[in-house]
Amino acid sequence: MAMGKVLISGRHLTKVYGTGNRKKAAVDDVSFDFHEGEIISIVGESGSGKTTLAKMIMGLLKESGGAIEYDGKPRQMKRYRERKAYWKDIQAIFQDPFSSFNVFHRVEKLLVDCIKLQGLKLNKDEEYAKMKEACSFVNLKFEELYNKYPFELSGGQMQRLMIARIFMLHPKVLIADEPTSMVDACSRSTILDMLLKLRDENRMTIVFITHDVGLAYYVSDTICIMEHGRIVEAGRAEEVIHHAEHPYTKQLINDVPKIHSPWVLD
Ligand SMILES: Nc1ncnc2c1ncn2[C@@H]1O[C@H](COP(=O)(O)OP(=O)(O)OP(=O)(O)O)[C@@H](O)[C@H]1O
Repeated sequence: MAMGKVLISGRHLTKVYGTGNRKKAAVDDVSFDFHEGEIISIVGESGSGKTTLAKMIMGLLKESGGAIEYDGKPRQMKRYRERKAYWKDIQAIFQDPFSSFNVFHRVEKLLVDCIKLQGLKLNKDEEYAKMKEACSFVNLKFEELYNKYPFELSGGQMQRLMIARIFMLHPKVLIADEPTSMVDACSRSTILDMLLKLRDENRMTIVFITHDVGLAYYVSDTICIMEHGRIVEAGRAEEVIHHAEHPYTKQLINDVPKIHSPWVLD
């Protein structure tokens, strides 16, 4: 898949938590260029700084140092109007889909809210058609979800519903923070395939955050390996996996012994 222009870039991004001798750089001098229609995986162990970096890109955490450019211009987040415009273009899905939804709202309200967020004025039939289309994008039957509350759905259905919302909202950038952590292996590959579809059909830029280098290899164009707040290795997924240079990358790959070879059952 051909990538487009650089959409979002970070230069020397740093985030320091705490003060005095409890100061700790959770993200330490990180730079990147993410392109239109590119899936980038940020891979690292727990505590390596992935979520902190994601939150800075989202604009939910203020960077201690460095800068972010969006669409060729310095990102502006001071005014409400600027934040609103940025968050129209950049959306996130998180590990626990149940924490992202209002449990007192039925599924159709969650989807209608996406239509409202886009400022579309649709009649009931058009709304219904749009919700149906979004559900079928993620292989869900809207009729089966209608009138249901989030707690009546399985973890896998909820994860897919989150992706249906992304399909409706059409952001330019999606930050997916461990979006498959709550589902079984089968639903996991379905969700990864949906991310690939969002990239291919909508030219979305997707930042996929994971501790699993195998998943990253499956889904990414580009892999960035993070250790102790720094990107220690980055490049085309093939290159990083098959010609890893940094010892930490090699260690992560060795923890997935079957990544290079076909599975053989004893
Ligand atoms: N609000 C905070 N205050 C202080 N320290 C924090 C805060 N949030 C994160 N940290 C620390 O920053 C470091 C990076 O955390 P972060 O959540 O970004 O890592 P991560 O790679 O996303 O981990 P995980 O995979 O477990 O989510 C960790 O050492 C963490 O303890």
